[in-house]
Amino acid sequence: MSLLTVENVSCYFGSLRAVNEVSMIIEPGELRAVIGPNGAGKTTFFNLISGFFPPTVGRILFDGQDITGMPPHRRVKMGMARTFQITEVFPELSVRDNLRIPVEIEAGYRLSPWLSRTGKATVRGRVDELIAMSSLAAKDRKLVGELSPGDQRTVEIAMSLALRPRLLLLDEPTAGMGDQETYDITQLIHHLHEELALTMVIIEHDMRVIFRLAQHIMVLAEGSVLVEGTPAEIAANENVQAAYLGKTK
Ligand SMILES: Nc1ncnc2c1ncn2[C@@H]1O[C@H](COP(=O)(O)OP(=O)(O)OP(=O)(O)O)[C@@H](O)[C@H]1O
Repeated sequence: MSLLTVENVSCYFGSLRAVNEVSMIIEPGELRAVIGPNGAGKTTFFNLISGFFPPTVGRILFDGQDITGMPPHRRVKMGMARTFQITEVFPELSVRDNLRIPVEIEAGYRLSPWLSRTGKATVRGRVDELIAMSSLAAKDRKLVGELSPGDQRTVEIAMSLALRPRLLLLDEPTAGMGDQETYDITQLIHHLHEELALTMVIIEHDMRVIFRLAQHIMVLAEGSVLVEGTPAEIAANENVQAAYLGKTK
């Protein structure tokens, strides 16, 4: 059974069709990219999947269950996590403390007034695991606000992993990054996909990132699917070149 099925969803803002009859099926373990020029509807499409807006028309199934009208926090509980174009971390807290928050939430400890010694050890162990997984060991005591944008993004991704997602939605994970940071984030995503078989959908502008990571790409333009295919098919498609590739770096 597919993990995510998006059936013919549309989202209208007044007369604007931000997303227009888009369908997508994601199998477990897949890494799918969504690309398209500015204003193509990519973020709106993510907002529909993660429940920030309901679709005007259409249906969304997660693990076979209809989640079309389900609020975001319940989707998170079902195993859907998301990162944003603008990194969402707590800059005044250390890397460890940023990670501890979702770890405690996932373990159900967040509402407890105090944690037992075993509980503390469990949380510490999971935080250690996430730090190792995302190669943050050398920076784990630093305040997140003092880290580079790439490291802050890494912390954000590690925070979403703390929730043990079955589907991770990444909205432009390398936005605003330099070359080295873009490479590092790409390697991290590649590693998560290969080692953990984590299912991901990724919106990305940087074609180097897309071509390194995705086996299958969906191109949106003006809210509709322009074309779908392998990186080689997308690179060779004249409509894509006209609508998108010609306009990017
Ligand atoms: N809440 C909203 N209310 C009204 N219009 C919106 C809203 N959100 C998005 N739009 C419009 O919907 C269209 C699609 O926007 P969206 O942000 O989804 O595109 P995008 O492909 O993610 O663009 P970018 O690459 O610039 O992030 C745009 O014309 C945008 O102005």
